[in-house]
Amino acid sequence: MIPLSEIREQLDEIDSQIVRLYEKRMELCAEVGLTKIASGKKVYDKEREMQKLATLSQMASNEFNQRGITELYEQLMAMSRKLQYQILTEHGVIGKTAFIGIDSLDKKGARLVFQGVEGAYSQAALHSYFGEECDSFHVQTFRDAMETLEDGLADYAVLPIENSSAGAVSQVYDLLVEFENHIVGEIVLPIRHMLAGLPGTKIEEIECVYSHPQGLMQSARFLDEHRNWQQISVANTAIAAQKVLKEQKKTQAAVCSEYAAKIHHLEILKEGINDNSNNSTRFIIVSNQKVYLKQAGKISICFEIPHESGSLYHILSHFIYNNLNMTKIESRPIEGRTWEYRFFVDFEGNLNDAAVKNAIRGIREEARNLKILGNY
Ligand SMILES: C=C(O[C@@H]1C=C(C(=O)O)C=C[C@H]1O)C(=O)O
Repeated sequence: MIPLSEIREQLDEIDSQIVRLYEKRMELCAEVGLTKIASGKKVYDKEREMQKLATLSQMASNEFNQRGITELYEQLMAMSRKLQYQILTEHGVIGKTAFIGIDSLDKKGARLVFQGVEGAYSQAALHSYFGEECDSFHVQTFRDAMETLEDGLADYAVLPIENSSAGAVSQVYDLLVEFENHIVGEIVLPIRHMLAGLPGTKIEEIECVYSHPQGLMQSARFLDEHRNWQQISVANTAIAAQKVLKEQKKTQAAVCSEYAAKIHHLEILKEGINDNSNNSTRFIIVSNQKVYLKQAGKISICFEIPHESGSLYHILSHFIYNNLNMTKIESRPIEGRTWEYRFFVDFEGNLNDAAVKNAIRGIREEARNLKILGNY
């Protein structure tokens, strides 16, 4: 048997050859990058990579090594592409981002829209971001808010995007893809739900409770104690309060904010019914302008990937390689394509950073339909 130290010596020799060859390969790839700048050809050539993987893996003598060679070359070629993206960025080849950097949001005289009615949590978020004296109006649905923006009837919309206990507001995610509106800010609001009914209502009388699905979800534990109550979703927590007032039935109650209960003349039957005492919702400020704040530190993007093993891993490698800190990932089914998903990723950075430009360039080439939702 060959002693371990001797085998290791041989391995060290092979590895130093591999390193030298790797560097030689990367030098050539850098040359390829320069030719691509001149020709305008894309960095990622999937067909060429597939051919290489097939040829090289066939050169290996058994199935185990064929798999190894495939994995190794997938990585090598991914590194080669990353180097080329860097070279493109260094040579000032500008990607398709086309966002305009601004120093601050133009809040003065802005027309603001939120979904729901007076007393909606979105209105509270809007007030805390733009101040109480702002010029705001409300629409019925999240889609209406997006359309209002797109039509130029409002400058900014304030929409909930995720809650600390119930998770993503999936409809808003989908609308960010559908509309050409962009996130320019965010604000987190503590959310405390009340059970509210007509004055004089006794909890025992209640048969039916209205709220936004998120309000019902966030109060699930309390509502579970009253299984005989029918839970009905409406478009907004404040709309629920308005409905209870309008229908004048003591068998009905709403899960809404203290303010919504007050302005719709309801009595608070039970305070703080949310499961989590730190319940909070993150709201986004959406604009119809493709702008970003020059000091912005967070980017939201979305992209689609083929339904293939390893495809998400390869896309996420662009964050790791460029040293970017990912703060959130969500997925949503793609309409009409069963079991295919669109991913939403938030990460730290500014569109002006070279690392961000490199990562975005790579993801744009290697995923489908990359959309930058905003830098804020
Ligand atoms: C180097 C190239 O760019 C990319 C990287 C490849 C590689 O490392 O072999 C192959 C194809 C391209 O996706 C090239 O186009 O040849």
